[in-house]
Amino acid sequence: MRVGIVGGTGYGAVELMRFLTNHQAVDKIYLYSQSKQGTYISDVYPHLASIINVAMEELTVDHVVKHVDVLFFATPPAVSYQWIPALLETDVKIIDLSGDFRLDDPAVYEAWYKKTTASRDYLKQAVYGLADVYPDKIKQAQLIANPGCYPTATLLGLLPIIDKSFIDVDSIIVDGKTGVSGAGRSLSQGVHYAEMNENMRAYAVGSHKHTPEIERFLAEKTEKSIFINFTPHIVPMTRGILVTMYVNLTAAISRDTVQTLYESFYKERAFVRVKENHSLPETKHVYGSNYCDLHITVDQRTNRLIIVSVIDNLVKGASGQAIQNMNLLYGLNETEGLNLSPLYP
Ligand SMILES: NC(=O)C1=CN([C@@H]2O[C@H](COP(=O)(O)OP(=O)(O)OC[C@H]3O[C@@H](n4cnc5c(N)ncnc54)[C@H](OP(=O)(O)O)[C@@H]3O)[C@@H](O)[C@H]2O)C=CC1
Ligand SMILES: CC(=O)N[C@@H](CCC(=O)OP(=O)(O)O)C(=O)O
Repeated sequence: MRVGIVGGTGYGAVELMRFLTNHQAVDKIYLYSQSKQGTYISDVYPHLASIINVAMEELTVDHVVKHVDVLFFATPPAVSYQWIPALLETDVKIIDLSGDFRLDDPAVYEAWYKKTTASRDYLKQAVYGLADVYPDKIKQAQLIANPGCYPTATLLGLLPIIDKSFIDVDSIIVDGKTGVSGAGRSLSQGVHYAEMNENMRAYAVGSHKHTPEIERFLAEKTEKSIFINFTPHIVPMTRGILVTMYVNLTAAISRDTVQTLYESFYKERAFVRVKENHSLPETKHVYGSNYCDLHITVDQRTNRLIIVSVIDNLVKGASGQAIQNMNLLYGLNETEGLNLSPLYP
């Protein structure tokens, strides 16, 4: 299989390379770059010397059609939507790590991203790539909208129970924390060392662009509008996302019942681990891997369900899930190339 990656100098791209250079079905990797055409990737990322010896090129549809079977966009918002309509006219399969095709209404995208995306006609051609929930739809797709990092951790935590009668869907509070690599490689004042070291902060309170993405897929499963409070926080570490979700219960239910429900929902999913009560998830338990660890608490005192979900933002939250989706697209074992155990310590 011949793979292309757009946005070659970014964190999502280099994480794709980490896995794809170990993927049995991948014969060739092409790298497309806006800023470093002609430069060898190992000159930008010296750790890749002797691992991938590829010079970055200019992205053109002709080059992709001639050389690539599956193309990953690891670019910021409002880039892929400019290219994907033309690519949909070809046989190339596309996996977009950006948010451009995750929503089904361009007006909603513009309201939350403050940017432009494709028209509805194109948006509806995308399949949402939450690999551990929609594997069958993904297998048939040409264009996959890879989920955002927070939505991945949140939806894996909520989708097993969102349509159950014991849940008050109007009470959902999602509290997320992310490492700094979630902001990408480009520097900005809020994320450099002196600003982040010994510090943490909430951001985009009441306005984070992942809110409508989470609400869209919760609503799709319950067939009613759902509004959540989602508050992200950035913390002084490189990788990791920890999301804690609070949901009011409308009926008494035991932890064992809910645990069994989650275990059954994910019983075929190699990368989702539903933890025992004594084993609270930590981001180091999934560091550098494609796992999502989930934990359930039923708080009888407040009559609330409390769900903790951890992922590596660059792996299950981006490039690992993107490769899991590629595996599904090509009928491969979905764990192919992703079987690295978490990095510990
Ligand atoms: N970081 C994370 O944890 C996650 C990121 N994502 C999403 O994945 C995508 C990539 O993120 P990430 O790798 O972290 O970001 P980075 O900023 O690290 O990399 C993005 C790359 O895109 C290219 N690029 C930047 N601006 C433009 C432009 N105007 N036109 C074309 N290419 C451009 C650059 O590469 P070059 O100059 O080489 O082309 C840049 O290095 C983003 O949409 C992000 O929101 C999703 C989930 C998690
Ligand atoms: C620390 C930080 O800035 N994190 C980013 C995560 C962005 C991301 O994951 O991008 P997608 O929208 O493509 O999913 C944020 O909160 O916007």
